[in-house]
Amino acid sequence: MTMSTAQAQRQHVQTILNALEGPGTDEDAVIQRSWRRCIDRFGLDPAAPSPPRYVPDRTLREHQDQADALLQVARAGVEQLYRQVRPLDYVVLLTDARGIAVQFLGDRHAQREHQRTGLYLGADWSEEHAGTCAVGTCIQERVPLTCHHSDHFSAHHIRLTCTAAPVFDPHGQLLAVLDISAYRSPESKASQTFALQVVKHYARMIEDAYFLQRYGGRHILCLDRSREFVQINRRYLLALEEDGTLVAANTAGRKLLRHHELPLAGPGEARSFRAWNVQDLLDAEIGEVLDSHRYGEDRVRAFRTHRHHELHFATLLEPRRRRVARDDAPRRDASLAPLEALADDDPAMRDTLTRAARLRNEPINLLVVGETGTGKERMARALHESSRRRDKPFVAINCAAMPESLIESELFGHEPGSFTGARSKGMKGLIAQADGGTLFLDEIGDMPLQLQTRLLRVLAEQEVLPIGASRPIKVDLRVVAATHRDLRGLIDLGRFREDLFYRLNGASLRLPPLRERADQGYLIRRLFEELQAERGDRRVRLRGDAMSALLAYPWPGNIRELHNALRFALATCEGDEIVVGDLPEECVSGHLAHPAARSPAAAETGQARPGRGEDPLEEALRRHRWNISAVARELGLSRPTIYRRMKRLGIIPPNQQTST
Ligand SMILES: Nc1ncnc2c1ncn2[C@@H]1O[C@H](COP(=O)(O)OP(=O)(O)OP(=O)(O)O)[C@@H](O)[C@H]1O
Repeated sequence: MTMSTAQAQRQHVQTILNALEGPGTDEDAVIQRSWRRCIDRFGLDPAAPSPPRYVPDRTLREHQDQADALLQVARAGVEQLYRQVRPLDYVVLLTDARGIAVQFLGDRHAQREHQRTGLYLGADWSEEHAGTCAVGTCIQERVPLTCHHSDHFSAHHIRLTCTAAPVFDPHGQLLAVLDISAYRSPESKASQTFALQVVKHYARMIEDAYFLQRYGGRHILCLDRSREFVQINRRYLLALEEDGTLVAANTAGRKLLRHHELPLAGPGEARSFRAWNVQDLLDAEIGEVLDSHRYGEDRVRAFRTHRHHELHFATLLEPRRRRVARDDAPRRDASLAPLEALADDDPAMRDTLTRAARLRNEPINLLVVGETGTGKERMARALHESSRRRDKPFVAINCAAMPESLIESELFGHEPGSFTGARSKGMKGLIAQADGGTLFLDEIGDMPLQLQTRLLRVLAEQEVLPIGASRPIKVDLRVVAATHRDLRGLIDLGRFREDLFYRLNGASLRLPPLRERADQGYLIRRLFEELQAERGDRRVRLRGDAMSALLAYPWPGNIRELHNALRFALATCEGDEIVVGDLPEECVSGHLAHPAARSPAAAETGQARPGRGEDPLEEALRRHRWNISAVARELGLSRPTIYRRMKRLGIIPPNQQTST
């Protein structure tokens, strides 16, 4: 017969008391020390009920703010770890050095259970409150450990298995704790051996990513005992000044220094690094260490250590140069700025932009292809603004949006009184208006066949014949056409003229979907700045958790959808920062889908926080007299999104409120 939970808990309390009274058992020394601390220092009682403690909303935000730099760097690692352990029903927590969970990844369908057990955002896992547990005990002992079932001090937690590893900053101060936890696991603690290795591995990766980010401006010497692995493993990292003075080291690097009798002061170790030079460690001249030209063809160089004559292999990461143009750098062509602003460092965009820069003044028409919302019109404008035509008009026409009956006269213009309904004065068509400049034809695949024929003539002859006119007008045009359709497919179906296709496609420029772009962070920051400038208010900040959620979303609607999401968040956020909970729900994908800055109770019931002022969404609704479509249009969102958000914020239209 299996033991009931109550029996198990009673037995657990007895075990702890026996262990602490007796001469010591074969229990884990780390766990035993922790049990003793729980009783002697923190005055905890193993039998007392100890539900998880959550810090209030505001406090959680403060903790997240302080951990912001780390959260940004750790994001990819934490998510990768979660993907690895999710099939085994683990959740991932990242806590700060005080034990407050500042990031959480878990199955959102089990949210209630997560919250009940304390495996959730905002939970306080310090030993002082939670008793012996992986995070709290890791903070006290500064070592990776598993706290399995009845290792936990509190009987409340004995179903859990938790494994945690510390993340240290480059001076050896504890920065954070990485933890994976599960409710269901085999009885034996040995079942978690592999979990411990995985968590240690990711904690080290996060720590090293943080190190490289923080000391990217210095020389970083990477050492390893293996020549083959030094580039991959980068086990020991040392940040150095130009003269070889040691500035910082990762955890393994600090161990290496101690091992070579270059001691560092105390657990904090701050500033003591500078007492040492890399020459105290390696038997080499500074020039040999810091001049990468002296490294081998494989970019590796072997050194012996002074003290123990150990052979180490080194690679050198040179300081990141600042992006400002240096005097000796070749002068950049300022007219390229509009194109360059479209992307940061994305390989596909780099190719497209190099091509665009080369073609911007060529006398050929261009076809811009890409999914909807990828910025095709933006690209066309940037081409225009970086070309010699920039002082002439840029005329944009959406071939899909214009009614077929109007498109002909809009494009070609007409003579006075040339057809019923025509303006008596006549009208200059859009094509003629673009004379000397750029004509942008969006959704070219939607242009009716008959107009395609006329457009072809315009392009071939470089002249336009207004409706009802007898003589054509000469035009000097550069046409940039855009489409998200497969024009060749349309040609096969007989819906697009092949000769027009060749006329338009002097060269094509492909825009990658947003989800594939490596410069998403840049785009988010840039759009955000543009929107703030538009609003004339630059106070609002985009917090790290919101940024992480935006980076994790696949953006089926591409940059347009991102633009709308940011606009929505800016219009509806409370206070002067945007957090995950301010983003439209559909953008907050999978495991990140919880309003980060809310107390779990409020998040659970979906209720608005008491005591807040009127929500900006509510304000917009009032302004539009509860016309959902109008509000949706203003905020650039779908109606279902507005309804969902109203529901979440507990906003009820007046006609649906029941009077009490
Ligand atoms: N590189 C960029 N930087 C900043 N904003 C951009 C960029 N590219 C596009 N945008 C913004 O994204 C939105 C969509 O861009 P755009 O209209 O150019 O896309 P599109 O591909 O032409 O869309 P569609 O296929 O629907 O016509 C616009 O609000 C635009 O301002």
